[in-house]
Amino acid sequence: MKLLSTFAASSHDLATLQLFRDADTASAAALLADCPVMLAAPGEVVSDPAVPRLVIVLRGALADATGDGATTKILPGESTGEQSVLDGETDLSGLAALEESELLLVDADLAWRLIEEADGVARNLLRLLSFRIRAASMQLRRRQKLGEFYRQLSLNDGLTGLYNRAWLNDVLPRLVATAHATRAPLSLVMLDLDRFKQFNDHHGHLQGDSALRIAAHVLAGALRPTDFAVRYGGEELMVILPDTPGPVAAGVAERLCERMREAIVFDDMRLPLPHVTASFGVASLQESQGDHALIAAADGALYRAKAAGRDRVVVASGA
Ligand SMILES: Nc1nc2c(ncn2[C@@H]2O[C@H](COP(=O)(O)OP(=O)(O)OP(=O)(O)O)[C@@H](O)[C@H]2O)c(=O)[nH]1
Repeated sequence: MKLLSTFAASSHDLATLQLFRDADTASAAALLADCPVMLAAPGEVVSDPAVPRLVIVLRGALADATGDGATTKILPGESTGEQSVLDGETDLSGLAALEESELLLVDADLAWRLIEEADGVARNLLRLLSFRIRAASMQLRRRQKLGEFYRQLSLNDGLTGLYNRAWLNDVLPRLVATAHATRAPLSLVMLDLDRFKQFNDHHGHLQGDSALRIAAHVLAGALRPTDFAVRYGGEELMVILPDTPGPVAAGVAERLCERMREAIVFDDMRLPLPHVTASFGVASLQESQGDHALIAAADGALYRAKAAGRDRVVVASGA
């Protein structure tokens, strides 16, 4: 940076600077008289990691890289470095001129004298910091929401909206561990749409997708808030029923089987297509059984439901 003049010798008006708005500008001007006004070239780094100080933009613009990829633009009349003055910590973040800029540099000691001696500067500083805290927490909230949105997205199946396999791999072992620890029952229902290849072949893959969405809708609409519906694979879905013993789970599966049979899939012309049915396998957690064995038991029961003619419920032995 190149020294242009002192503040007293420059033509800049103190009243146009945010920190001195409605403040005692006469006292402030006297204190700032010998402060250097520097000229920064475009792209030039203006932060000094060794010196806590205020940097006030008189002309041009600065970019303040916050370290997480975001950049704040500091325009004429605005300042930066207030926090480093207040807590004595130097600001290591990259502050650079976006264009040719004139800057007023105010050392920490002098900044403190301004705060103490020039009426109104302390109030302006508090306002500024409060605005920045508010903006920072708003940004944080926005990022948290975005993070939660992407987390949900990664755990849900895009076609049906049900939980996906990644969710299952994470949650089922924990549900099984809790059920064992609390000696509470836990049941699992596997279901698979019947002759779905034939349905796809006759009506097209898009109608097949609609049928899958309707099957998911049937599940979501028939379960308690504490139950979970998962898309396990292609046309294979799963329902997890915590605190539910085998005979109750069998009843739930019968109800789902009936609702699936009654659900109607519409084609593009809003004409109803043949009903899609599903086969169901029910298993409930046995002593010292793990999550894989529980899934295998429900899958085995589902296989038997298919072999017995489909559109029915089979309960695993012991459930
Ligand atoms: N439309 C659509 N079809 C899918 C999707 N995922 C899997 N499928 C289809 O589901 C069909 C499953 O066929 P199969 O495993 O032979 O079973 P099935 O025809 O349902 O016969 P059964 O299970 O024995 O009653 C395949 O044609 C897959 O392409 C999907 O996301 N959308």
